Amino acid sequence: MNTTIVATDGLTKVYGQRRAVDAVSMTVRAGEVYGFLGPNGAGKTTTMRMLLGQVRPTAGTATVLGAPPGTPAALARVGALVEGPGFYPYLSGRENLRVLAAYQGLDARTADAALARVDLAGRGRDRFRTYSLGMKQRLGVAAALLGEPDLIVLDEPTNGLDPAGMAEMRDLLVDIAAGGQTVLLSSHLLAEVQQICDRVGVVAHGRLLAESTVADLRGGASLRLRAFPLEAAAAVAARVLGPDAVELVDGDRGDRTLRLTAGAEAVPDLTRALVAAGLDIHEISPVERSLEEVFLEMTASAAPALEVSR
Ligand SMILES: Nc1ncnc2c1ncn2[C@@H]1O[C@H](COP(=O)(O)OP(=O)(O)OP(=O)(O)O)[C@@H](O)[C@H]1O
Repeated sequence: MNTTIVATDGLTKVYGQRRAVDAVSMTVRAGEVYGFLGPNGAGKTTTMRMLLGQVRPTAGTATVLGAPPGTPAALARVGALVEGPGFYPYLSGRENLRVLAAYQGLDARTADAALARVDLAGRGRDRFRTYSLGMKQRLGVAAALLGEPDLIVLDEPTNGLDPAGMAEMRDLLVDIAAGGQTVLLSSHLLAEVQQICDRVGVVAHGRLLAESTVADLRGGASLRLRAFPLEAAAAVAARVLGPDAVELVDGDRGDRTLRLTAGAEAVPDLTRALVAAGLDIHEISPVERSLEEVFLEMTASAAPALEVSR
């Protein structure tokens, strides 16, 4: 599970004065769904294009499946969907895939296998232009799956999809990774993809701000405790959880609450101790920060990309 599929070191792309990608060092491991997350213009597409050998880096290096990007050895094992495939609207989904398969020197049957994989076998003979956006995106994934590549690179695969389409796409990507293939996807929809990514790289202004599991990024578990009197509750919580686990914070209702560094498993002991001390408990609840909140915090402190000095 820890084999490295993609590794970059200081990968940089400069367009004129703009550092579209700024010294990105990332690692994608075998069999994971890796989310490359960031707002529009963060440099996600440019990075992916560098990994596919479509854009030449200004500086830094990248290795894809053990080979330099864009070499036949790397390309043969990578399937990609970057900024929409060019499908023929008047051909069926199946015919479109067959064209792509032939172009790659693959057997026509691989097209049918890919169609089935994305759950489009039943609509494979319909013309592409009659497909819903969700079906078009899935056909794009099918195109990336042709030839059973080890790495699948997808640029914004959930873009423009409605909630049902997004859910289908998520299931499909999880299914692909469960089959042993590695998925590298980009998205600006943090809430949508945090559910399926094993690890994420957070990018803004061309820089990789963090790379880790979603759980680690969101921070450890914590509890919110509202009780009366609060000082007495703080003392009890410190006794049960340790003094470092208790922090007095301003609550969202203008009151003060305690933030406790502890998971839900601590709630029974804590409740018993608070009740035994004769305190009024108003709330004990788990606090989960969304990836979106974490991201906003990170990007608020990240300065915009530096201009290139001449
Ligand atoms: N060929 C190019 N020439 C000049 N500037 C470019 C080129 N390609 C990208 N850029 C710039 O580089 C920056 C990063 O673009 P990129 O498309 O990689 O971002 P992104 O994170 O994929 O965003 P989006 O989701 O909007 O595509 C942007 O400011 C963009 O305008």
